[in-house]
Amino acid sequence: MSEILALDHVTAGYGATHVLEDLTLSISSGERLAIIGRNGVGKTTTLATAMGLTKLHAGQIRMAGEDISKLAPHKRQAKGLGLVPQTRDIFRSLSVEENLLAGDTGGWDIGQAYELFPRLKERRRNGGAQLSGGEQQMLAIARTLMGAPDVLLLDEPLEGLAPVICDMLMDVFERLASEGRTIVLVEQHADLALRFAERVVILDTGRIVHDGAAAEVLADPAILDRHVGVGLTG
Ligand SMILES: Nc1ncnc2c1ncn2[C@@H]1O[C@H](COP(=O)(O)OP(=O)(O)OP(=O)(O)O)[C@@H](O)[C@H]1O
Repeated sequence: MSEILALDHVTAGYGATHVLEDLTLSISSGERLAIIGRNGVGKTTTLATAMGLTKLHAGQIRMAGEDISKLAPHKRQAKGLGLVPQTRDIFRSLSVEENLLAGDTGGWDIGQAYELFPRLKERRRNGGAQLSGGEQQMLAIARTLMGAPDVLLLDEPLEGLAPVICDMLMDVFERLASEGRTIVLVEQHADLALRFAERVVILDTGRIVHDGAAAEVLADPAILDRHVGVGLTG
């Protein structure tokens, strides 16, 4: 498979602070990658750096072979990168439909978003502030998909959601992946992430401490125990 997104010897952080240290990560087109690790090790920063939302101190970010290191986030979006932030960032005073139109860059039409999430269609005239946590997450994902990204970066999309919603969202991620999208999933629910992903990267203090097949980690939870300090649940 050909490389679609790469962080090449990247040192990045916030202001003068370094969070990622000489991190190199190459992601193939169509790959399902999980990034896991303890709190505060730099998972969000990795996605944010790919998207251009941090200070890049050294190294290069490439999308389909092109150096995008100096491009603003909206230009990276136009190149096919889409981030669903952990904070969801929906506009609480706008309706569901207005939120979706805010993500419209000429990629998806709104009908595709409603087909993927029928619940959003039912709620299309409701304000962002009236939505449940699960509905807000659906909206955040759908809004990013309106840009028709080739690479979807998902930052802890299951956080705080009921198991039934988590299962529904995992089904959506399966579908999006099966359609050929590259999916990078940062997730605290290591068990769900490992079942979804084919490859897993484990981070610790801004460095990659494990990079291999998800099946290998599922078969040997000691790897997780060693690097993340938790076993698998369920
Ligand atoms: N906007 C920011 N400004 C300064 N430091 C930040 C900022 N965001 C995160 N950090 C710091 O960067 C480090 C890595 O944080 P990051 O959010 O990338 O970790 P994470 O692995 O995603 O953690 P979590 O699982 O808690 O979301 C932490 O020490 C954090 O305090």
